[in-house]
Amino acid sequence: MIRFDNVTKTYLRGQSPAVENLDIEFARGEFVFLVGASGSGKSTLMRMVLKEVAPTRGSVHVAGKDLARIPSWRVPALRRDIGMVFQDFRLLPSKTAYQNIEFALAVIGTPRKVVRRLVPEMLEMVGLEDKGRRLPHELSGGEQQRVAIARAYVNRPSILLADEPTGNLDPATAEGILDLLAEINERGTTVVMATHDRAAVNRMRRRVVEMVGGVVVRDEEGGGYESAVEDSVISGHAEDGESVTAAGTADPADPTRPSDPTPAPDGAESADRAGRDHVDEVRASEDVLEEDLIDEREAQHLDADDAAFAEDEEDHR
Ligand SMILES: Nc1ncnc2c1ncn2[C@@H]1O[C@H](COP(=O)(O)OP(=O)(O)OP(=O)(O)O)[C@@H](O)[C@H]1O
Repeated sequence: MIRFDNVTKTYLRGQSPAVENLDIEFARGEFVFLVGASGSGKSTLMRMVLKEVAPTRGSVHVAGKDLARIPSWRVPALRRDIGMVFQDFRLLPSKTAYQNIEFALAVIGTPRKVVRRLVPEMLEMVGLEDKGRRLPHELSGGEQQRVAIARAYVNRPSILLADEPTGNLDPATAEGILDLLAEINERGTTVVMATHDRAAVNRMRRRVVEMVGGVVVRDEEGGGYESAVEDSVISGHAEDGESVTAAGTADPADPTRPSDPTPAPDGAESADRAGRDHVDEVRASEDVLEEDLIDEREAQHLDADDAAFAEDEEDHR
């Protein structure tokens, strides 16, 4: 489903790679946890799957397609088949829960009748059937994340990427979100979830891929959050004494940010970047909405491989 062949990503010349010599495959239907300290390359890996970031070396295949060979005009179709969930939910603030989910269908030109059936179905699946009219700020964090998951899943993507989806939630709420992701996985979607949520990983016992400085140091079926591997930062092995960088050399400054001259406090930098990305994303998605709504042809052409939607249309005839 997703394959990285010897992938290295270096953002800036002279900087250490964010991801280095990555050789890994995630099979269809798998549930994979990506763990590792802040800056270890988890988001970079996921952004490469979305073709938001291009590898500096090596190739990424998604659903059998080499992403380097997908022309830019086909990228929206690629992303249509990949749901994305973020730590900060990223709902459109002026749209209700219902409209946020509807939006994901509208941008691909789904017929109105199908939208009217699917959105309530999704709201029910995430347990919010009575809260469709609420704006995001009228929902709790856990409820907002449920809407975000409904929006990510409503197109029945083959892949769901979740970047710290429980990061802003209390433990009980986080458990509910995780159960929802597990249900989506049981329905056949491949789920890749980057997380610092120890309880989630330990409860689920799924495949765990641990990264340190852009390198995979552990790939374990049914693994827990802590690991026995020597390079592990999250389990504390590299914290006292010598730290380990991507290249396996000591970097006492910060093992997870070997190239950063002045590393930001954990999370601050990525939160800042996430904020900027979010603004860009909202702008981009609003542009897409306009384009796609104007382009009525889209409404006639649900993706050939989107069998679920084709069936839905049949139901309505
Ligand atoms: N757009 C960018 N430009 C330059 N460097 C970047 C960019 N994005 C990420 N990096 C660097 O790449 C490395 C890996 O970052 P990445 O965001 O992939 O880590 P992460 O494991 O997802 O971290 P977190 O858990 O904080 O989200 C870090 O050193 C980071 O500073």
